[in-house]
Amino acid sequence: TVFKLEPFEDHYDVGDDIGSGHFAVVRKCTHRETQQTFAAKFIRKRRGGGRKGAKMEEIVKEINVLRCVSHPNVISLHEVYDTKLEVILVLELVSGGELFEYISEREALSEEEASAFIKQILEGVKHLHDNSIVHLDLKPENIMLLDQNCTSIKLIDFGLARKISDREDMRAMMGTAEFIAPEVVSYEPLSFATDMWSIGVITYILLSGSSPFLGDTQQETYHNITALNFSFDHDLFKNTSDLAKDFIERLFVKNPRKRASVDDCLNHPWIKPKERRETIARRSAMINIDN
Ligand SMILES: Cc1ccnnc1
Repeated sequence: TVFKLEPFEDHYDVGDDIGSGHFAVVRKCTHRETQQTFAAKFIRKRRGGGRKGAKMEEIVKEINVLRCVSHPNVISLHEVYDTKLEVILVLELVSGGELFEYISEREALSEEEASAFIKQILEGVKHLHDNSIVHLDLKPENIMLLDQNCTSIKLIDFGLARKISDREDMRAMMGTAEFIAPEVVSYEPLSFATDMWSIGVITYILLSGSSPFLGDTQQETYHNITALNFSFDHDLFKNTSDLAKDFIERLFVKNPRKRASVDDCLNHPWIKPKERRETIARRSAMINIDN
């Protein structure tokens, strides 16, 4: 990983804040020579034995994840600057605001709009999973619209994302198979299914404007999650199709092995492209000609 060491300000003009994350602030910036605009994520380094700032190994992990991915629904990394106090990720700029804000401005979205957003999230997550990467922090704040007047989205924050070591590492960690207890074999600390649960929560929120497991305290929320304590409140879901509810129910499954995968979701009828009426009409017209 080649990090640029010269001062960031020698090449970029720094603009307004456009977001902030863990130990990080994101500012719009312009490359002076090319006038190209980017989002610069300034991540404070942990100095000495302090607790503030991110550990270099975490920063490098986020960078390595970003360098492995290239997909229209995933933010791209342009270059990295390494300075004494911080690491600066120069990222592709998206300026349509968070999906979170987009939802808040509306009570809830139409099913077509929600399905179109979820399809893009699934496409981006499929690219991550196909590259053995789990995001682990999928939420409306980490999903941004390309620009105000379009509904293209990008996943933006990979602070918690990580490459899932392949099965071999897991097996090595487990010791000799024949003596392993079932709970150790099925223990999946990290798995792609973790992201799929989050997509279920995001879908529920897009369709209803309310959060399925949220309690008054964090402890109550955790209880609701482990007890699968959710319902399709009649008022909030009276206009929601059974297909949409089935899509969500396939994700709110306790056993991660039984939970729908990203491919299962992309093939679910609520997401699959609805065959356009004219295609059906054209096909039947062809059949009539043949007969
Ligand atoms: C907040 C943000 C992050 C990455 N790209 N554009 C905006």
